[in-house]
Amino acid sequence: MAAQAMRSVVFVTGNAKKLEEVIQILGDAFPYKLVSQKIDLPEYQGEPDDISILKCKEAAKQVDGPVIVEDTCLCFRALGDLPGPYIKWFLDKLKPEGLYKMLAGFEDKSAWALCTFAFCPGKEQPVQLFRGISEGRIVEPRGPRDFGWDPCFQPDGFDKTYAELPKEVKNTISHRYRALTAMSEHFTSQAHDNGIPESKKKKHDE
Ligand SMILES: O=c1nc[nH]c2c1ncn2[C@H]1C[C@H](O)[C@@H](COP(=O)(O)OP(=O)(O)OP(=O)(O)O)O1
Ligand SMILES: [Mg+2]
Repeated sequence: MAAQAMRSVVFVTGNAKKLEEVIQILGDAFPYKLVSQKIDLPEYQGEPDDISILKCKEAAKQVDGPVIVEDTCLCFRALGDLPGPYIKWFLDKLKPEGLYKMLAGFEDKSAWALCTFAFCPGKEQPVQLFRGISEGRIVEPRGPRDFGWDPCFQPDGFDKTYAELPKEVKNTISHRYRALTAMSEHFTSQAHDNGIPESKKKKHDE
């Protein structure tokens, strides 16, 4: 476990706010040392899983070592789950106000945020995915503007938008929190497994 704890993995992202949340959420609960590297990876098209796999493989190629990447989608039910992975461009051009207005002609304002973390141990290696979803709805923007579409996403069970909620609250209910929990649990149990001597493992199987 101690040796595992020293192993490092590079989190590749061009988004400082994402990195900030990942560090806050993970705390000490991750058995690898997280090192960040700012690279603007290509914005691939397609289904979320395929995008995350392509993104992670490209990061592993560029870093030439173990990497983690993350891709976030915001899906509007009334629009057949679009913008989905293309939310970055919609947000860029329309801002949170425009995202809200996109649903003006629809009664259904429900939306869900999907976060996919992808891990790849190195160049040409397979990619593992960990997903987290938060359900909510698209509202007229409220709250600080420091992170993306946070002002127009109100998670179910709350009367505040992600932007209005204290960071500590967002970081215990968010799509990113859920995906990171899945990834942490996976690596923590793997680290424990690896701590079991091979001889004991074999005995256990017999
Ligand atoms: O919790 C969030 N709350 C509000 N906005 C968010 C959140 N998470 C991502 N976002 C924004 C950033 C980007 O406009 C788009 C996702 O695109 P996405 O490609 O995943 O992010 P990015 O290009 O900024 O960073 P990266 O270099 O890791 O790909 O939604
Ligand atoms: Mg991106």
